[in-house]
Amino acid sequence: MRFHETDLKGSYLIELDEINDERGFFARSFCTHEFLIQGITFNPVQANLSLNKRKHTLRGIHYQDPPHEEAKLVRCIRGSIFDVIIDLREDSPTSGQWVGVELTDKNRKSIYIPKGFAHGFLTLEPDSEVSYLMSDHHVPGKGLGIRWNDPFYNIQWPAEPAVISDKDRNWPLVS
Ligand SMILES: Cc1cn([C@H]2C[C@H](O)[C@@H](COP(=O)(O)OP(=O)(O)O[C@H]3O[C@H](C)C(=O)[C@H](O)[C@H]3O)O2)c(=O)[nH]c1=O
Repeated sequence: MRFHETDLKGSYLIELDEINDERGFFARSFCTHEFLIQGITFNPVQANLSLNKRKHTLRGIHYQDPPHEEAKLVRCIRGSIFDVIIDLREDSPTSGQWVGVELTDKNRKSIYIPKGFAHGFLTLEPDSEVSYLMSDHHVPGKGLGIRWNDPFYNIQWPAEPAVISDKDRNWPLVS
């Protein structure tokens, strides 16, 4: 695994070290030890999957306040997504800033999102599937959200959402 810290300290874009042979390749997609070497303690307890049937489906932008914050490792295992993280850590020099990365089933990149961040994505093709490793068990009713087009964050999405849940469409704007 090759870790590349993003401009938002503590978040990493991760590339696979593919071991190729005539059959194809083998690669380690996650390892607590390799994370520890990067200084990251990440011991996932839950894995999630979302299927997004239509192109330009937007999910998010979600976060949870303490004590229900979640760290997550996100990967697109089919299709492609524009994945966005926002630094919500009040003591961070990049608080309020966002980063967007393309995760696809071809680049096989993943993004590690530490606690204190919001996360959302826009699919770039139909039938895109997203796989998550989560640091904590889901606690219903504790999800909070940021509206995808809130001018406060001014996220530059590649397209408008064609599909978005009513919940995600109506998150409050930062006043
Ligand atoms: C997140 C979650 C949801 N659910 C149930 C709750 C609903 O009945 C159903 C769909 O939930 P929701 O509409 O919140 O799913 P997403 O919009 O994909 O939420 C995710 O989208 C953004 C991009 C994320 O980063 C989070 O992982 C997560 O918030 O699954 C569960 O049972 N367990 C879970 O961990």
